[in-house]
Order: sequence, then structure tokens, then C-alpha cells
Amino acid sequence: MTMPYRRILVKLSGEALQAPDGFWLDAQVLTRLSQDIARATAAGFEIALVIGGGNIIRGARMSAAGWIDRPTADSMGMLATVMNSLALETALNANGVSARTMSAVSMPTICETYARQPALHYLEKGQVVVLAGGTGNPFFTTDTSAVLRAAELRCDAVLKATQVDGVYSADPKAHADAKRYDRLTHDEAIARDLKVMDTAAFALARDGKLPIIVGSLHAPSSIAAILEREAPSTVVAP
Ligand SMILES: Nc1ncnc2c1ncn2[C@@H]1O[C@H](COP(=O)(O)OP(=O)(O)O)[C@@H](O)[C@H]1O
Ligand SMILES: O=c1ccn([C@@H]2O[C@H](COP(=O)(O)OP(=O)(O)O)[C@@H](O)[C@H]2O)c(=O)[nH]1
Repeated sequence: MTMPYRRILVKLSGEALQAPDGFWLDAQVLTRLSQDIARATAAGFEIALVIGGGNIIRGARMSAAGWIDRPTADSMGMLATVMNSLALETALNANGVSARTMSAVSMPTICETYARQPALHYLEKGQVVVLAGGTGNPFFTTDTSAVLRAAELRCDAVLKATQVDGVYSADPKAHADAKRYDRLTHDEAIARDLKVMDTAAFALARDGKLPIIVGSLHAPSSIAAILEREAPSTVVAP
């Protein structure tokens, strides 16, 4: 039995593209991800993608060193998401999935600028849209961008594909005895400070009554498997 959702915004961490040796980008990883997304689209899911930039730059961490201010470091972070998006778009197209990058930061010689109506049109045609540049504003994250775009593009849910296979009672990397939830509400996730997504993103999802699915990117074919309920996940929903 598949998830009862059709249009999904998949949020990938920038680290998802990293090579086993730590290099920021890996062609084999990109191919595997693209084949995974191809399986999800073949199963009938409409996919919008937001990819982070944390494999290259995280603005908050960079500016904490003191030599650069936060808005400039965040601008570099947003540019990092564009590089990741172009890599993913290329790999998707090479693996038979028609994909196009749209950036919140206008750079018309490199890719299309994000606008809601054309993005909706591409999704309706069955194309994958890769939403680059975050929200286009400093002090935000790509988790928040994912929820914002999902609400704008009438997505039925956000799938955060990450390092862990769901939301736990505490960070499972630090607490071996943490329990995984199958389901919980946005209010519970915020009140219990379950840090798998930032609070701004959870709060925006709560206001829009948008379900958030959290699952692991490590299983083979993980995105399709989570959506087809063959792999574990947590659903955060009203
Ligand atoms: N309550 C929790 N349940 C699950 N994961 C948690 C929790 N608290 C913290 N985490 C951590 O959150 C991480 C995912 O968040 P984040 O680092 O923002 O992911 P990403 O890099 O994919 O955006 C997981 O790897 C996990 O270690
Ligand atoms: O709307 C946004 C989204 C992202 N960023 C910057 O881009 C970086 C990379 O995004 P993120 O940390 O969310 O990537 P991920 O952890 O998902 O790889 C962030 O640290 C910010 O510096 C930003 O300024 N505004």
C-alpha cells in the first residue's frame, strides 16, 4: 500500500550527494538517487525536489568563525544549492527523468528563475522541478524552503530523506535507546523539540496542515520505498 499522497516535495540534504571519500559530489551517488526518483515517478508520484547545500557551505557555521557576515555566508550557501541542483538535474535527465532547475535567486544565464505558475505547469506535465537557491533570503534553511515551496505548489506532503529512518524521542545518533514514532502531530514535534527539522519549517507545515514524512536515504531505492511504504518512516501530520 503506497502513501495516500500524489505530489511530493522531496527534501534532500546536500550531504546526500557526497562521495564516500568525502568529496562534495559523486557521480554514482547521483545516478542511484536519479534511479530512485525515476522509480517514484514511474509509480505515479509527481516530484518536486529541494536540495540543500550543506555538503559545500552552511552559512551559520561559516559566519560563526567571525571573518564573514551571516548574509554573505548565506548567499554562498544559496549558491551551493544551485550547484547541487544543476548536478541533480543533469543526472535525472541522463536517467530518463525530465527535470528542470528553477532558482529563487535569479541567474538567467544558468537556469530558469523560480516562479510558481510555470513550476505548477511543469509538475502537471510530469516533469521533476529542482528548486534551487533556497527561499532566496538569508537566515533561512532549505528545510524551510522545502515546506514553503510545498505549500505554494500544492504538494500533498514533504518527504525529508535524511540520515535516520524517522523521528525519534531524542536524537538517535546520541541516544541509542531513543524510540521511533510511526506518527505524530506537528504540535508534538515542536513541543518535544524533536530536532529532525528546524522549528520554523515545522511551524510553517503546521499552519498549512502539510504532512511531513521523515525517512532514511540510506536504504537502496529509499525515496520510492518510503513512498510505497516498503521502508520505515515517520509521518508528522495533524
Ligand atoms: N528527535 C530526532 N529524531 C530523529 N533525528 C533527530 C532527532 N533529533 C535530532 N536528529 C538528527 O537530525 C538529523 C537530521 O537533520 P539534519 O542534520 O538537518 O538533516 P539534513 O542534513 O538531512 O538536513 C538526523 O541525522 C539526526 O541525527
Ligand atoms: O532559504 C535559504 C536556504 C539556504 N540558505 C543557505 O544555504 C545553506 C545550505 O542550506 P542547508 O543548510 O539548508 O543545507 P542542507 O543542510 O540541507 O544540506 C544554509 O546553511 C544557508 O546558509 C539560505 O541562506 N536561505
